[in-house]
Amino acid sequence: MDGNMEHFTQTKSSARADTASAPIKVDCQNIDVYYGDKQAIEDISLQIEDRSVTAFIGPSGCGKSTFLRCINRMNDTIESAKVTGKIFMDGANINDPAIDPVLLRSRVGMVFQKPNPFPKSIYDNIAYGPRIHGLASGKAEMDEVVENSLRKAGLWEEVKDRLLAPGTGLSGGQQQRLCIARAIAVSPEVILMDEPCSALDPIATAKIEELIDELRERYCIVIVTHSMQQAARVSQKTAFFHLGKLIEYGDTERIFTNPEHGRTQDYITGRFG
Ligand SMILES: Nc1ncnc2c1ncn2[C@@H]1O[C@H](COP(=O)(O)OP(=O)(O)OP(=O)(O)O)[C@@H](O)[C@H]1O
Repeated sequence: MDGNMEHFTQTKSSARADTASAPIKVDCQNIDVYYGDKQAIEDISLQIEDRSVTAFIGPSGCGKSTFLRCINRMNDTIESAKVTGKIFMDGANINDPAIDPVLLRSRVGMVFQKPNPFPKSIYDNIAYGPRIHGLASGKAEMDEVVENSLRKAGLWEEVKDRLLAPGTGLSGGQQQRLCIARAIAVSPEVILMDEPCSALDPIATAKIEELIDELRERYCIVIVTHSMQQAARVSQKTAFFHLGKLIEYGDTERIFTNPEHGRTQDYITGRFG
């Protein structure tokens, strides 16, 4: 095991500096993904900046979620999926067999399209991960982890008097913030969000977007979204995918005002998708 591998087996590290404008947290190189014989992702290389929001956009079926799932090796859980290429997080190849995927997923949290709280209390939804990973010793410390996570997810004030009530009893937007708090509770460095607002109304969506904007001060965030307005509002970098390929990647402002590729232009102006 080289020095970098230790990040995944023992300690967490801060991002390394890179030659790019901001430190690179996740460096994806030549990623291909197959489901059986069908290729879903073709030779994608992409560098994701730390403490920043990167949006993945593109028409349905272009491979956004598949690529997102490469970053925490969730494709490992799909039997027919095969991933090739390399993804480095802080310099360590996450696809190395020596990497523990469970530990990796605590460093790279995920929030899904549909809020999916556990059928447990609000408190236990948050405490579950820290308990498994031994991140709190004793009740007082766990109480602190729960409160801090709920505060960071902007939910504390709304739930502090009903921590023992079921998480599934919250509104959809609150449930999604609970899922974000659950991801935060194990001190991740990267948070992947797969269309986190698609099941929410505009008010709950606005709250999540505000939260994403606050969270980027501490985390590297990658969000898949079908809403171009949302990508433009919350992200600093945007990657446009089409038919399994990365067509264009760059500053969100430029992608939405002056894209280099015709297909990006066509997609953002609603000519297909
Ligand atoms: N578990 C799976 N088994 C087989 N094929 C899959 C699987 N998941 C995705 N695919 C296929 O891989 C391709 C990319 O799908 P993916 O869900 O990554 O695209 P997407 O851009 O996220 O789509 P959407 O925006 O509709 O969620 C599609 O052709 C899809 O049918």
